[in-house]
Amino acid sequence: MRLKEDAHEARQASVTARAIAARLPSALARAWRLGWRADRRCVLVLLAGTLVCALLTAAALHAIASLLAHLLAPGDAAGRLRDAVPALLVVTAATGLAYLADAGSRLAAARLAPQVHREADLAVIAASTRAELGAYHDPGFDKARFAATEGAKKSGELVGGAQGFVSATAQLAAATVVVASLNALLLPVMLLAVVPRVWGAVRAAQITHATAHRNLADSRLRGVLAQYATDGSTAPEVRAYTMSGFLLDQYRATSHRLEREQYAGARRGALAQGAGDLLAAATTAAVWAGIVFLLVNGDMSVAAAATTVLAVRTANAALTGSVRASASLFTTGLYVTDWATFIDTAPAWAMNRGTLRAPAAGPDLIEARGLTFTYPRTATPAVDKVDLTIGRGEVIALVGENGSGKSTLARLLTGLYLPTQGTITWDGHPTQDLDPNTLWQTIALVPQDYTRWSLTARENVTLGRPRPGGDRAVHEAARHAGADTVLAQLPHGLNTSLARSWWGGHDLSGGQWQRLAIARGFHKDEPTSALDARAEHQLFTRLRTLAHGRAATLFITHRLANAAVADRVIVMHDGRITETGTYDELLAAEGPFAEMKNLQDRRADPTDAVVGSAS
Ligand SMILES: Nc1ncnc2c1ncn2[C@@H]1O[C@H](COP(=O)(O)OP(=O)(O)OP(=O)(O)O)[C@@H](O)[C@H]1O
Repeated sequence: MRLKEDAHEARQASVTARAIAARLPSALARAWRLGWRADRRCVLVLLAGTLVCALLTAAALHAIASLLAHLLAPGDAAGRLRDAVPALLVVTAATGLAYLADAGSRLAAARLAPQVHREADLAVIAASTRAELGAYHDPGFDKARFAATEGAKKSGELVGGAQGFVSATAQLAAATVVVASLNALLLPVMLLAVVPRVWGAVRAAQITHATAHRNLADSRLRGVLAQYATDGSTAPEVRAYTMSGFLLDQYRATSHRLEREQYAGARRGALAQGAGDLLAAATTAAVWAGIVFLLVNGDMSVAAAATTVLAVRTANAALTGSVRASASLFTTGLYVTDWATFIDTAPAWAMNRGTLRAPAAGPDLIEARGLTFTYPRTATPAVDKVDLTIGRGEVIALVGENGSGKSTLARLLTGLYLPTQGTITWDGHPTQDLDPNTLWQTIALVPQDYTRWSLTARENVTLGRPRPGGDRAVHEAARHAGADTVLAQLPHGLNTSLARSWWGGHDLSGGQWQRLAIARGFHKDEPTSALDARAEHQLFTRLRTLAHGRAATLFITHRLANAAVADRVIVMHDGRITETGTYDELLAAEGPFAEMKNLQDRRADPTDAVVGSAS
């Protein structure tokens, strides 16, 4: 089994070093802004600590030069030692304080990193919640969001990387100044060592990132296989279909492929890094040779030579640190660039709707004209030129075979999707022009694939929007949905956590979860619900009474007998309305609805039961 690498990943993997380097400053600037927004004091402490540390390093090196000059000067030993004491004190104080300043800036970076991660994550969450629901059907959006979430995780590391880079570079600058003041000739050769090392490290980082991107599909597949094999939700099927052997084999095969690719990437990276280091070693050797040459020719004193050796060593250590930090910054920057790309492009998927307030009590009239909706990257419309008028208080049953467009139509009528063609209006206003928040406040939705929120029972009904009646309203909604018996058996009542896989969480059966999901619909003031197709007949009867005098109620049902409680039944086929009328009218017409109903009466609903057989 192998998932095909898609165009997005292939594009990411083939990004050139130059293109990435060009985007890096803007990613860094963004991280800086995130840090500034998260904790200014920390940013200032980090910068101040780093700069002070660099200045103190330079001061210590200068003091070492003076110390050596005093110690190596002609004269008696006691006098030379006495003269050297002030420089010695400066060296000790500067070195100690430099360590303190460095520790301070590291601490600030450690404090800032999680805050930057939080801000980056919040930016992704905010951009996602601002997106049109339709964006979730665009694979481009989902991929970009996934990459951005990974990038947000790395954004914290960017702070540590940036701190290390600035610190090492500042120390390098300090050592460079000292070397330049002792002998300017050594400077260009010493700086030459930077180039091959940086090239090697950056090339290695690019190879690692490209390898990771190329193998994204396999990495995901491996994760999914492990989850299938171990997750509680798949455990019954894994056992019943004796799938564990198959899953383990697939896991091993995918892992072997991944490991081979990763090793090949690591080998190429190590070669690039090694080549860079080798060149750097050659230039460093040239520096040592230069010092010896100057010393032998008498162009440099022993004290100056000794200080130069120290400065070059300090510069080399700083250089190594700086190269390592820039390589890690580069790698992290690649991921943070994915984050920045999503934040930049997310507005294209954002909701672009009007500000007109939707009627607080829901619309009196919903009208669809030529209503069409085509999912991204699909050829045929899911809802095709539908004309429909729904009045206040009407109860509508949407029926039709799987994939006929019922859910899509319900989402269009409730303003969750906007039409790709045609119009849908609420009291004459296109849903596009209505403020989405005021619009959705008037609808209640019980989708077929409702969420089992890992929250308390109360929050599972209120979804964070308690009604003035408080818990009374929750119990009332539960009673209407037939979920009162579910609540009654919970060990801590409404406070019971339904986070089933967490400690102290309480699990419910599928049917009990369904009732809670329906209670959510009743908990909202004006239920215009797209109700789950397999809810109980009793529930539909209650729905009928509740819907009276309120905004329209729309429910999707596969059990056609439930449609009897509706004022009107709408039959869909291939995105179009093929039949409409009251339940009795449709049965009498002996058309497709009557045919489906007869078929259903003759056989049990296959989705209703799981039958076990033993032989
Ligand atoms: N995210 C999507 N991307 C592409 N096509 C989709 C997507 N969701 C649904 N479709 C397609 O749109 C059509 C209508 O789907 P819809 O979910 O509205 O049908 P439905 O009548 O509610 O089906 P069911 O009774 O099985 O729930 C189907 O052909 C389906 O394959």
